[in-house]
Amino acid sequence: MARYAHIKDSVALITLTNPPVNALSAAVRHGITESVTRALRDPTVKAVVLCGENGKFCGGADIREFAGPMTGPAFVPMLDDIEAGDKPVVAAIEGMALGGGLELALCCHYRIAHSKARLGLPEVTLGLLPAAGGTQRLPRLIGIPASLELITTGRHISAQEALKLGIVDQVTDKNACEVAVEFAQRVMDKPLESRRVSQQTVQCPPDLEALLENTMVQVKKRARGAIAPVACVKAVRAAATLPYKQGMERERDMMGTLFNSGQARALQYFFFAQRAVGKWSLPSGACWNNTKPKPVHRAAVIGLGTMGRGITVSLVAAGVSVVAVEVGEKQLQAGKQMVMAILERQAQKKGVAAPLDLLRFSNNLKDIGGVDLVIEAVFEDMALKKQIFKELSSVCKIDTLLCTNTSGLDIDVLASITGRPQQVVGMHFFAPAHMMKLLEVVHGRHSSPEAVATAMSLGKKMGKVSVAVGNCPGFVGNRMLMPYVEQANFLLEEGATPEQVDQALEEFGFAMGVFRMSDLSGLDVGWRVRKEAGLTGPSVAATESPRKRQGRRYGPIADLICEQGRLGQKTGCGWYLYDRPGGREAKPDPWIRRFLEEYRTKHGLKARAIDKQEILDRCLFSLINEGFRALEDGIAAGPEDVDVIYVFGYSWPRHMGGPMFYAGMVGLARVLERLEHYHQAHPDVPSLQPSTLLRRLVASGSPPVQQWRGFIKRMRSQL
Ligand SMILES: CCCCCCCC(=O)CC(=O)SCCNC(=O)CCNC(=O)[C@H](O)C(C)(C)COP(=O)(O)OP(=O)(O)OC[C@H]1O[C@@H](n2cnc3c(N)ncnc32)[C@H](O)[C@@H]1OP(=O)(O)O
Ligand SMILES: NC(=O)C1=CN([C@@H]2O[C@H](COP(=O)(O)OP(=O)(O)OC[C@H]3O[C@@H](n4cnc5c(N)ncnc54)[C@H](O)[C@@H]3O)[C@@H](O)[C@H]2O)C=CC1
Repeated sequence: MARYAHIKDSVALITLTNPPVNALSAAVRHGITESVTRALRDPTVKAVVLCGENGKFCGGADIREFAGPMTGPAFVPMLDDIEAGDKPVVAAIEGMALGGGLELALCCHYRIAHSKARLGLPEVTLGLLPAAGGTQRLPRLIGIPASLELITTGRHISAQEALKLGIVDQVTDKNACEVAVEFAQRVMDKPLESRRVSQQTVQCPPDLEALLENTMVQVKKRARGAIAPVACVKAVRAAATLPYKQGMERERDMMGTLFNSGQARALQYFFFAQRAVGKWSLPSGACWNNTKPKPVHRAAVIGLGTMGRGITVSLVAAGVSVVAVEVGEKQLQAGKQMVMAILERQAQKKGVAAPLDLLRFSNNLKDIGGVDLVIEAVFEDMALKKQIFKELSSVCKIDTLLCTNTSGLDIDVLASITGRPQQVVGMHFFAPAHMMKLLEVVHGRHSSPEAVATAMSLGKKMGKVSVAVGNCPGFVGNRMLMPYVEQANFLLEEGATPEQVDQALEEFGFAMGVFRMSDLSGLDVGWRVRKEAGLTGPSVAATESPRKRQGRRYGPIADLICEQGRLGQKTGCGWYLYDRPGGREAKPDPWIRRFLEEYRTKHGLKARAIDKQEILDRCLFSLINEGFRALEDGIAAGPEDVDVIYVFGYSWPRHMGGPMFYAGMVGLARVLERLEHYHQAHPDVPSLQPSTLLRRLVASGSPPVQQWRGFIKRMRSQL
């Protein structure tokens, strides 16, 4: 919808009205078309101002409409008519002008932005390109290099940057709409020829070809296999090399391909998934909109190792004052140095002073008495964590929230040590914690809704995407990782090499394959977990078969590698060889090849050729199967939660939507059939046995992922 008003005798004010972001739904496009026609026909109207209701210009096309048939006026002719009109149209940009919203502004003859407005063409993040002339008008307005960067990244920019680039004509701190009306009155008699962006010639840099090629290489590297960024580069090339009309045809053709692609569907699903996880709920019925978080002004972090350092940085960067506690002086100084260096680097980048006054370091747990919240990040050792939680409950004030960063230990056990189990939750960050966006907030049996709300809200304040999950070994992310890693290990036993498995996974779109990732995070992390779980180490009886544990197939290769002191990058070798301890460049290691051959011979295993499809099917489908189990158990609230965890925490390619969305895309029946096939071949691997939820979904005709929550709810209520 759009409201029309005739003001100041000669100006037509057209206001987009479609809360919350005035997206360009069919009704809004209809409203704009009608209002603009009316203004152009009315002889008393000399100029037009376009603005959005509630201080928001326009958030772009209505993404919800993409799933259905396109109705209402088409974008491109609507925008062309505005630009071609003989009366000046001024866009008054408050809040945001994104995607189709910015394209609407680009076809106006002038653009006035409020100083707090954000602008951008984020279509690429939805698997699309700006197909309402964005790829053709923006290069004409601001040149090729800046357009390429904005269109291929989808970055939102400030009004000030937009002014510098020449996207807007003026930035104001006042009401942009009022300023635009005054502006319109001043320009109403001026000629419009030079203001029609589509009529301008593109200024091409002399190194155009090199620039386009470099950008193409960069975008392919940034999102391996993603098709939208590639199309964006091609569309800008068309702007640089073809007349406007032909460029628009190229833009339209490529949009047609992208619009109907699985990648666009995946990315649009993911857009809403990210928003869905913020609307958490607990089995008790408590949820995001009926539970108030407590304010957190002062926090403590216990343990300044890999994780504690990043967590401290994130807290301080969010304006929370922190007491960081380490066990010994040497560890304290090492942690302190690292935290301060990161904070100073961050501040330098922003050109501000590092907020070091928010930081205190201590060797004494008694120094944290007054804090609102504690995050424990000591070694993954239950006995140590129990001892710390016991101390915490005696030194902290009665309402302090006690959180643990454990990767998968039982939150309820830790809660039971304290006198306040309702105030214990998991805050599971991902390494490096000051950079990774994901936070799993783990609710135990006794965690109060207020404790969950507080951790979720603190996560948001720290710039994280927080997902509420239930308590079980590994929670959601690491729980699903176990069968994935297990399959990768079995594949080595059966004849694959680490580089072969990694290559298949990296070609699929992961930033790193399972073995390269393991080398990066340290093989000892998993080794410690397996020892804690009694799968390896002195607790295993000598009579136990090395390839069997608790009646199931077990792959001991990773343990044997660790026993050789090969712990990954930090020791200069793991699954791969590095030029030095701490080296980053992974090279295939002949030692590993020999080791695998000897291992197979020792256990009477015959190596066979394993193709990429088998690697992907076994690794990905076993992970997905565990995702279904987490949904079935209520550990993950919905498929969106699983997908957001995997994209933000485990580098699952975003254009594949996340594992659960991917399962739907591949076809649930196919996932089920493959799991059944592999389970039949490996009956001693329980993680390959298809989950009940997967079976039921298939039996119900494989509903789309958006309907699974309702399905799971019904399934549970029938139990
Ligand atoms: C052949 C076909 C030819 C087609 C022609 C071309 C078509 C195009 O040109 C293509 C496009 O425009 S694609 C859309 C481009 N726009 C965007 O990507 C902006 C998306 N929105 C945002 O970034 C943030 O919501 C934003 C920054 C705007 C606001 O962030 P906040 O954090 O303040 O609020 P959110 O929680 O994100 O959002 C509030 C509610 O609004 C919903 N929403 C946001 N943008 C939407 C949009 N563009 N369409 C539909 N719904 C949208 C959002 O889902 C949320 O809803 P609830 O979760 O229900 O509250
Ligand atoms: N490294 C990773 O990728 C991730 C680790 N985690 C979890 O985070 C926790 C910490 O892991 P990392 O930082 O990797 O370990 P780390 O070994 O790098 O650091 C642990 C730190 O805790 C300190 N510490 C030990 N006892 C202490 C005590 N009584 N008081 C104060 N400090 C003490 C140690 O001196 C050490 O600096 C573990 O529970 C781990 O499972 C969670 C997510 C990812």
